[in-house]
Amino acid sequence: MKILNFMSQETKVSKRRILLLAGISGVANSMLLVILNEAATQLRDGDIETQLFLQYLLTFLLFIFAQRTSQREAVAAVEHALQQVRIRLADKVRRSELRTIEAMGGIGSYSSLTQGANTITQSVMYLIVGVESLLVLIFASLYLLWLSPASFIIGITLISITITILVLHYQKTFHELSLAARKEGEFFELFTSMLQGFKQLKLSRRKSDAVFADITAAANETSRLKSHSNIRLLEDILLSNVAFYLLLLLIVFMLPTMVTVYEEKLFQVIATILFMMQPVYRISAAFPNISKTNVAITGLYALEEKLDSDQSVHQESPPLPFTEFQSIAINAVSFSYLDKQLNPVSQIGPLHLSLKPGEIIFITGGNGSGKSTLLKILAGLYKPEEGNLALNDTPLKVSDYNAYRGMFSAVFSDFHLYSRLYGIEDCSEKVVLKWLTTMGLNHKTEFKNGQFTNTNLSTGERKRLAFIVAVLQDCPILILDEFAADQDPEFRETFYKKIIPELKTQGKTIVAVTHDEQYFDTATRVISTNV
Ligand SMILES: Nc1ncnc2c1ncn2[C@@H]1O[C@H](COP(=O)(O)OP(=O)(O)OP(=O)(O)O)[C@@H](O)[C@H]1O
Repeated sequence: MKILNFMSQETKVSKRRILLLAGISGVANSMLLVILNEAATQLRDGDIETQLFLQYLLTFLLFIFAQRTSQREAVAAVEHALQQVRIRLADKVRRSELRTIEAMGGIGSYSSLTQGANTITQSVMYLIVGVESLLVLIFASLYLLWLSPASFIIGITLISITITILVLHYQKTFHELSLAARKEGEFFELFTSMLQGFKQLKLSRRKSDAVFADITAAANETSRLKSHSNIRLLEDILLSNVAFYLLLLLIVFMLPTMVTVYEEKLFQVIATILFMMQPVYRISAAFPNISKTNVAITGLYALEEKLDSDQSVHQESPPLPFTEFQSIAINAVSFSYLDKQLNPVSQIGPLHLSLKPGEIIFITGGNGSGKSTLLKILAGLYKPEEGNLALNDTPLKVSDYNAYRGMFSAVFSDFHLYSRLYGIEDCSEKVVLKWLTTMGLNHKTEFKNGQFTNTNLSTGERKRLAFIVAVLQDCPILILDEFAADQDPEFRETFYKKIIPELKTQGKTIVAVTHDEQYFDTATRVISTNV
């Protein structure tokens, strides 16, 4: 059972102890039935013995203690296991290569982290109750054997057939549920793309209808698969009901006509069979839930396997053996992007670039000519497949990359603006205010208690704020991808004529993709990616 392996793999909690406690609770539960039946017999013959009352009380306390402890420990263990997986996956995501994360796509790829985790949390209770119920069923069956071997044979035959059919159903349900989970993932991805492309859809009814048709198809298919598997689950419960009423029919109406000694124990037999109903319900409910958990755990580990296929996830990164750079060179670097299955597509290169401290390099070139890719290779975000990236004339080793990337701060075209200054929390409010004023944002936002008070700004203003964050990081090299493209002419003038020269004076090296030819004289060199 995957859930048990999951718990032992991810936590130190003893699954044996939890299962043993669940078992004790099941045995104690069955003992209550035996004691009650005995009490009923004693009552029929006279008074109930005090000893029997005390036995009932002690067994009841043991039952409550074992059930409560096993359930509490199981819930705590599974939550701890999920916490481990969440943290480990988040860590693997941040260690992954950019191209792996880009190829894996949006949040839909990570749905196993949210939906899957919820399923696992819920089903651990079903598992514990299922184990307890199994023990109740075994002990109640043995008690039935002692009461009436004929009822036991009929009962065990019917219950075995019922459970066999349930297990066979369980295989099919497992398959359907995994298909439904995949479809639901597609639905969430389409839903996310609808929100991301909201403006385009709002402008075009036809586009909106076409996207909506895709969303509807995914929702319909998810619903079909889910309702099919849920109906199968209901059928399972119905099947166990039918089996029990058939069992009672055989034992109450037919068996007494065949077995004479049987009549005096009929009451206990009926009580035992009624007592066995609930465990069979619970076992039949546990099966589908455990199958859902198997799907969820498989999904979680599949996500982790995908991340693990990226070697960088496992690499440690010692600090670089230098404090300042004298040169950086991209030497005939070729690189390929990946598709969703993480297979290489879109070959780029060979690319060349050399960089010295204090240089201001502008990169220009046509769309798709590789400007952004070049910036990302320079910053160590994409690793060369051929050629090399050399620092101070020494090609970088794979283990150098993490420390190497630390030399860069950047404003990429798809930057994300964190309102907190993560990683530079010690930055003084005075310095931030100076930059807010320089960038014309001091009336738009403030920096208080380690965060910007307002990040709901225009596109150009948000980019200016991202620039401030990049500058405050105080790295030797600043990378800018078409930073000025969204800025007004007045600010553009200030940016190229005042801000960039000021950063140069401070010793910064700047590599910027730009098409602003009128300011090319600000650069020490302009290079083109056009071939
Ligand atoms: N994530 C990706 N997956 C696959 N191919 C990609 C990806 N990103 C870029 N490419 C391809 O790599 C090539 C270079 O892209 P890049 O973004 O570096 O060009 P660019 O010069 O910056 O373009 P633009 O001026 O349009 O921003 C293009 O042919 C593009 O199709």
